Amino acid sequence: MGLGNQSVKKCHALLPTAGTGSRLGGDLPKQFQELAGRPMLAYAIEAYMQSPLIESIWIGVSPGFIDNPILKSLAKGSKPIHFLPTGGSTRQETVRNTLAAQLTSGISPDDWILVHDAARPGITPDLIKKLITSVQGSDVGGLLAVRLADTLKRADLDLAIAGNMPHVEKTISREHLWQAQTPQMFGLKELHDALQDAIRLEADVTDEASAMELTGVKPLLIEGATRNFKVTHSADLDLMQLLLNSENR
Ligand SMILES: Nc1ccn([C@@H]2O[C@H](COP(=O)(O)OP(=O)(O)OP(=O)(O)O)[C@@H](O)[C@H]2O)c(=O)n1
Ligand SMILES: C[C@](O)(CO)[C@H](O)COP(=O)(O)O
Repeated sequence: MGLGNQSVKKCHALLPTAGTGSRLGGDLPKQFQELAGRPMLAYAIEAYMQSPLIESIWIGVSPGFIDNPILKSLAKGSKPIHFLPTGGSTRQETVRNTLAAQLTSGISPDDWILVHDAARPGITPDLIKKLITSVQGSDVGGLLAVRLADTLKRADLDLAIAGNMPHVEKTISREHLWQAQTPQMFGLKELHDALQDAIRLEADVTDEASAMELTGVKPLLIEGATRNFKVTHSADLDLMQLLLNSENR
């Protein structure tokens, strides 16, 4: 039988962009702050715009930010880009709300969605292509991740509590341990339903893969890259600035 009648699943990017960036601080949420001369969000948008396998780009922003002129300045490129007021009070709510909007917009519920943090400006078209080509033949989805290189220690105290001086409680084997990055790539309807359930059950899900894991799926781990780190603290911002300036991006 030929392949002619089989429908090809398309790929779309979804960027949750409704965080406040409280750990970084500043006048604007971090994804809109200037980084090497452009708003941080511009770098991820550009990488997806330059990815031939990506059909469209969907950005979930806080309702209060939807009319901000920064968004207009980022709405450039050769493929459809949609800014939606779908931001929620957690990352998972922002993603779930944006997936719900995609489902009602006419996108096929079987299409692939690549969820990518606006706070990971080091993503590149090559990494996006690597994830898509590795995952699209599977029926489980997958994510970029990096293997842990350092020795891991579990502390006996929480450093976040002022004055704490933690001791090593235990050294943990790093064998089989990976750090999750984004993009994380799953089927639109499957991911929407998994997140919906996780939110309803108040499950501790901090990424899309963990919501899918709760449904019994074992997502593929695809080797990402150190450069795709998440800008969380001011030291991350300084490092990312150096990297992007060195590339003249
Ligand atoms: N309610 C939220 C919270 C986070 N995010 C997005 O999720 C990504 C990863 O989250 P993180 O780095 O934790 O961002 P913030 O929540 O903004 O950071 P912080 O925890 O320091 O406030 C970011 O692109 C952020 O904008 C979101 O869309 N909606
Ligand atoms: C999705 C993520 O970037 C994978 O590492 C991460 O879990 C986001 O966590 P945060 O608590 O929202 O920073």
